[in-house]
Amino acid sequence: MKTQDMNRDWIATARTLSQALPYLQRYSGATVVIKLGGHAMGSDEAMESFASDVVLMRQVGVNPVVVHGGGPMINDMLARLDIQSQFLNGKRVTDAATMNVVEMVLSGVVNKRIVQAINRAGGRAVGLSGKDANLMICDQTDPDLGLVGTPSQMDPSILRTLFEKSMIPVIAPLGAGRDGETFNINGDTAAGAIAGALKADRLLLLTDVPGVKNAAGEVVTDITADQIRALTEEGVIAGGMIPKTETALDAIASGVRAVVILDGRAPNACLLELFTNHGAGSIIRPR
Ligand SMILES: Nc1ncnc2c1ncn2[C@@H]1O[C@H](COP(=O)(O)OP(=O)(O)O)[C@@H](O)[C@H]1O
Ligand SMILES: CC(=O)N[C@@H](CCC(=O)OP(=O)(O)O)C(=O)O
Repeated sequence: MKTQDMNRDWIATARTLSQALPYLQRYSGATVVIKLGGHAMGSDEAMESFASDVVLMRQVGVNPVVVHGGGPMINDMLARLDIQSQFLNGKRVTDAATMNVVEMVLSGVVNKRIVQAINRAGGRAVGLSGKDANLMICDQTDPDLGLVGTPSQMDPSILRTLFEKSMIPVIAPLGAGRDGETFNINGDTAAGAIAGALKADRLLLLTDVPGVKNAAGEVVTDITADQIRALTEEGVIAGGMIPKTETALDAIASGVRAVVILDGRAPNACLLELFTNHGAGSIIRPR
C-alpha cells in the first residue's frame, strides 16, 4: 500500500474513533454487571464474541463483572444422571443431590468455560462463586424450594480488589448459608444482588429475546416500573421474564443506575448497548 493510502486509512480510522470517543469516555471507570443466561450462551462463536466484547470493555476502562446462569446445562446433567428436576415459580426445587450437580455444573463447567473464553480473548478473568471471600451469604428462600437461597449479606470487596488489578470476575450463582449449607441462587437474582452491592452503573441482563415485549409483541425500549407491574398483572410478562423484571426493579431500588434487558445472542450486544446512541433492548431507570 502507498504511504498516501495508508495515511488516508489512518485518518478514516481516527475519524471513526473520535466519533466513538464520547461514548467510550462516558463509561471509563464505570462498573457494568453482565448476566449471561444459559440460553444466551449458545455456540462457541457466540461465546467468543461475548468474551471479546468484555475484554474490549476492560481495555477502555470499564470494570465488567460477569454473573452467569446455566439452567439448560444443569438440566442436561440431571437428565444424564437420571435425577428428576422440579420447578416452582421458575425456581428449581433443589435437594442435596441436585445441589451437588448444580455446583459441579455451574462452578466447574460453565464458569470455567467463560473464564477460558475471556482469557483467550486477551483478558484476565478469575472464576468465583458467591461462596468465595463471603461474596454472597444466603438465607433459604422458601422451605418448599429446598436449598434455594436469597442473598442477604453481601461483601463485594473481593471484586474491588480484582478491579484494581484489571481482572474480570466471573461469578457462578451459588452462595454459602450461615450453617455451612450451599445454596442455589437464580442467576438473575444473583446478578441483581451483586449490581446492588456495587451500586453499578449498568446491569445488563442478556437473554434470548430482544427485550421486554408488550401485548402487541413489540419491544418496549424505555420501560417504567408501572408498565412492568401492569404487564405482569395482565400476564404479558410471564415465565423467565418475571425474575428478570423483578431483579431490575430491586436493583434500581438498591442504587443501580440503569438495568437493560437485551438479546445476548445478537453480535456485539453489550458494546451496542453501551457505546451507541440508540442502545439495545429495554432499559429500566430510576424516575
Ligand atoms: N413480555 C415478555 N417479553 C419478552 N419475553 C418474555 C415475556 N414474557 C415471557 N417471556 C419469556 O422469557 C424468556 C426469557 O427468560 P429465560 O428463558 O428464563 O431466559 P434466560 O435463560 O436467558 O435467563 C423469553 O425467551 C420469553 O419466552
Ligand atoms: C434457584 C435457581 O433457579 N437457580 C438456577 C441457577 C442457574 C440459572 O439461573 O440459569 P439461567 O440463567 O440459565 O436460567 C437453576 O438451578 O437453574
